Amino acid sequence: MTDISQLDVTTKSAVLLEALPYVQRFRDAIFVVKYGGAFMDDADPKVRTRVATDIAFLSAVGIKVVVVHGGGKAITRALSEAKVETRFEHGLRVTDQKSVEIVEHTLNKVVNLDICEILQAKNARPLGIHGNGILVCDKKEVEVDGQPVDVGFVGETHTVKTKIIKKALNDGYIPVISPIAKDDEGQIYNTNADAAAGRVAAALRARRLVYLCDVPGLMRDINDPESLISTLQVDEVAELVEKGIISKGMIPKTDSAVDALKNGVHRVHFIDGEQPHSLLLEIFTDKGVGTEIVNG
Ligand SMILES: Nc1ncnc2c1ncn2[C@@H]1O[C@H](COP(=O)(O)OP(=O)(O)O)[C@@H](O)[C@H]1O
Ligand SMILES: CC(=O)N[C@@H](CCC(=O)OP(=O)(O)O)C(=O)O
Repeated sequence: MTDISQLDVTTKSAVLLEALPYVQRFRDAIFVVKYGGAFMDDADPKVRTRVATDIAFLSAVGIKVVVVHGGGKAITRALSEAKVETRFEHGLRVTDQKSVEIVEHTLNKVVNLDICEILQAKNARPLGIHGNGILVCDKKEVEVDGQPVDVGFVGETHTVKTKIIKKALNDGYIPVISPIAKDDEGQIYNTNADAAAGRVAAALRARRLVYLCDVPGLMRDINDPESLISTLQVDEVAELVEKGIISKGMIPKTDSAVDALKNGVHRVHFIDGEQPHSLLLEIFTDKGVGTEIVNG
């Protein structure tokens, strides 16, 4: 990292001033940040701390930040320790009754607390919310090659109870939500964290939905960071999927992004969670660092 004391005062003031219109524009705006995925588990604690610092910064300048976290790798580790086999269909973890108990424990009692602690250490005010208290789902129907596949207790959120989230935001907290949902009968379901973040953002009509990824953003060639797509129209996404340019783990993210944009979210960003302070750079600078998908 650059030593700030080495920068001349003109540069320092220019950096602060570039942020001014964004700080003014985003005061009281709702931002949903999907915190997690592969980078959160692999990365050394410094990466997680940096992301937490950025979230604390957004909150301190008056942005209403909501965090939806993942934890896929932590779940895989917990299942393996419990000697429970696990597999994915169509990017979703096939989740039986025994697995769903371990998934719930890992997300609600381990990962959620961990993220709250990191935010607290940065003097932010997190409020851990178990997703099953606010996300209402149906069992997810999945087809692979035209054939129905039973993925077990995997839910598709249809309703987000926003009252608790809005109250927390108005009281100055950062809601930190785990991707666990409940159906109308009270059964607990595992749910994809990217999809949960999209649904929460749509329900809140968020100004921004930010996905932290393990890549610089959407790229035309995933092996070439130079091919980063800076801005994309929502209608252009389907063609990139059809051509195979967007593939694998990026598909649920872009699906959720398109769904969120069509349901009231203003803009969606994909940024590299490991790039130092990518969140601040994307939000508070003119050029940004990742990919933004805009609504026409
Ligand atoms: N066009 C694309 N641009 C960037 N990444 C892509 C693209 N298509 C597929 N990917 C893949 O999607 C991955 C991100 O999805 P995934 O690994 O599921 O994320 P998470 O970090 O949430 O677990 C990237 O690491 C990359 O390999
Ligand atoms: C149904 C389903 O697949 N749920 C995910 C929930 C966690 C998640 O999505 O975490 P990441 O964002 O870290 O991948 C899982 O069990 O892994």
